[in-house]
Amino acid sequence: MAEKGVNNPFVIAQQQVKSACDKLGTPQEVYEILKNPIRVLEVSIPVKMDDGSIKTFVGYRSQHNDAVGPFKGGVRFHQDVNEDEVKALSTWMTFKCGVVGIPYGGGKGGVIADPFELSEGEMERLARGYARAIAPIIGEKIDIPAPDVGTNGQVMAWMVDEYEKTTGRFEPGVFTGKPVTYYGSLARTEATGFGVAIMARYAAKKLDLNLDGIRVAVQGFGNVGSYAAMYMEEMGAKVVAVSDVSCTLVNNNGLNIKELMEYSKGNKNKMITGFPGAEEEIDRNAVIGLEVDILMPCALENVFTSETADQVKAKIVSEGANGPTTPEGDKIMSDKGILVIPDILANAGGVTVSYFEWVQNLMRYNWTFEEVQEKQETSMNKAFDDIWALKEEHNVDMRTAAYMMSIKRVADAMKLRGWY
Ligand SMILES: NC(=O)C1=CN([C@@H]2O[C@H](COP(=O)(O)OP(=O)(O)OC[C@H]3O[C@@H](n4cnc5c(N)ncnc54)[C@H](O)[C@@H]3O)[C@@H](O)[C@H]2O)C=CC1
Ligand SMILES: O=C(O)CCC(=O)C(=O)O
Repeated sequence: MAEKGVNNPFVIAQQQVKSACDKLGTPQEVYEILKNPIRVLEVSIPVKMDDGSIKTFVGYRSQHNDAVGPFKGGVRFHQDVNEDEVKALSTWMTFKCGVVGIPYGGGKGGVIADPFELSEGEMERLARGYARAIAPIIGEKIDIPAPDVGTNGQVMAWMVDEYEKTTGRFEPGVFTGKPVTYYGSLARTEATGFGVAIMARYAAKKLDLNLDGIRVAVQGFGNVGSYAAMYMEEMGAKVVAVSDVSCTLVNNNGLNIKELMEYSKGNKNKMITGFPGAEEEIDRNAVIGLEVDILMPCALENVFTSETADQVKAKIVSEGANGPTTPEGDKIMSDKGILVIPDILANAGGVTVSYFEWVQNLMRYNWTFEEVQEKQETSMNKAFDDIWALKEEHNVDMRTAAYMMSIKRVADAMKLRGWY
């Protein structure tokens, strides 16, 4: 997560967009507009800490493009957040929404803060402070934030409350990923991990791999990783390794994921270390080189780089995290014949169900869990098929095909609006 220089995620995002624009042969104005976010707001958030002192936190909201619809994307609370990371994440959101064809542009927010260092009260005051600070540039039809690393439904609920108090308007759809009992949607919590799993299943079918007993490893055991692992287990796969910041857990007979979810919930800082159902605990970084069929990076950026991608032995990589693979990492894995399902497709389930939550909020109506998952699956399978067809037609990898499909949608909207 270097801010400048090697593996700067924003430079990588720009390279990805540029290379797909070149393949598509778009007019040069398209990349000229898409290479930078439309707006980046930096805010300073004073928070009263439990000891009575005031600490100021720095936050960002990057609004990349809204040609297709309101800006959309999560808010990350993490100690390594920086402006370039938020700009990259907002760029990826524009094209993720384009991949699944939902009427949104891309945005993303972040606050430089370690949530595990904050008490619940401090977390609430920080969340409210951030919502107040970005209130002038967000809104139910303008920019709709959601959870990302270090934030969750409770944080969204505080932010909605603060936004409504600040603006004096009732707008529950201004944030998504809310708790089900407070204008949230059924199946949103599970959505990103579910999507990562069903995309892996779809890819396995393409490669004629049977999921029964297939070996899976998952990096990261937060919202995305835990549900990705749970659904893979439900589909008959054996999740033989799971990692988080603390370690990698290995069990060659398959970890019991529901038990691990229960264990980590009750453990200090939600960590997996010490889980009694593992055969061994190894270094957290070892997860990427294990002998598995499917590997699911569900933590942070820059996991598969020029230095590490060669370790991967999996046949399929389903990217739950945003930006886990650098362009050099892509080249190495492609040369090895590994099928990489790119982040902007594999993890698009989160924003897809956020869209369904927003629609339900606007309609003041609720769909069932099954209805939501069925709609999500239909939408993601179609996106997979469309990208696969484009990949075959142009002889490119899935990431390039996904960007080509999405850039075309955004470029068409910009053209019709007269932006170029
Ligand atoms: N929450 C969502 O709906 C969506 C999240 N994403 C992406 O998925 C990724 C994970 O997000 P969440 O699960 O929401 O975050 P989270 O905060 O719930 O969990 C993050 C997990 O990653 C682990 N982790 C952090 N550094 C690690 C390292 N070096 N090695 C191994 N594990 C490490 C943490 O211990 C934790 O288990 C991020 O890249 C996020 O942007 C993408 C789409 C939607
Ligand atoms: O649910 C959303 O609106 C966005 C989730 C997100 O931040 C992401 O897909 O990276």
